[in-house]
Amino acid sequence: MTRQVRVGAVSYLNARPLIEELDRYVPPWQLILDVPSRLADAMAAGTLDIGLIPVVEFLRAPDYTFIPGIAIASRGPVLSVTLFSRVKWPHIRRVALDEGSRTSAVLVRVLLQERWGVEAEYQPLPLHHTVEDVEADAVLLIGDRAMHACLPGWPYAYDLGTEWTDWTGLPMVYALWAVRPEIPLEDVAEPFLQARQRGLSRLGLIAQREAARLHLDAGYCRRYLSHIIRYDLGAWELAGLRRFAELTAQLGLTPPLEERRLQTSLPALAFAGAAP
Ligand SMILES: C=C(O[C@@H]1C=C(C(=O)O)C=C[C@H]1O)C(=O)O
Repeated sequence: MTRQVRVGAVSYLNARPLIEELDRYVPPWQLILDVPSRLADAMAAGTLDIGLIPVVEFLRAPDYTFIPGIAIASRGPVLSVTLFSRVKWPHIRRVALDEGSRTSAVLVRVLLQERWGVEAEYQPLPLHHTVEDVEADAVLLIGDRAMHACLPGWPYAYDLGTEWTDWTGLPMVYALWAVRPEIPLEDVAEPFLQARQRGLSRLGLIAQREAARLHLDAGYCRRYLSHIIRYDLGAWELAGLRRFAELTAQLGLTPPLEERRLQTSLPALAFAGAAP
């Protein structure tokens, strides 16, 4: 491709290994960092060509393809998607949702309605608002904001990765590299996979540097990137994604997922992205 590819990536720590080495493999390109919800809006507006967007927005946009084999996912705890609550799950009635999120915002609804049978009211928590302003029973925080939060006045801190996997037995997929239909997937998939592999070989360096920037413990960041966040979209993650899509479609939050959307037309890459 000759024109500059506009790539949008999540500005949180968890995306770092996917973008760290991108400019080595994807010339010429322009990288924009933002919160997931704004990346999804930019993709929809056509101001981005490729975006690391909330998976629920991929489910809502029938013409996007995606880079096979890459995701931001967890198998069990995720540490950076937390529902802080003043009460236990069955008593939650009002929830404030981090405006940066789309997938986890929907995951809260899925868990409340389908697992706990709770019909709650939802309100946005704007990005610049602090949790002190929140009057709701529970508040969802994601990304770096969640990693910093302690919220001593909120007795419950539910890790939504744990909650999902305990309930379904499956991984949770939060985000993937969605590609707009004008961009030929065969031109861009390989460089993104190579950049992911190289990024994953530098987790120690990324953790050390980002810990200093974010004022987090370096060992904690290292464990988060090495053992908590999963960067592959293998058969098991796809099973988690299908289950999530079934539930969101059941609640009318996404259209039904057509299986062909998960099939890649790039056979050589289907294997490259398989789970270990
Ligand atoms: C695990 C995370 O995944 C993020 C959660 C997203 C969402 O809830 O919409 C979107 C992109 C991911 O980067 C996180 O940021 O903590």
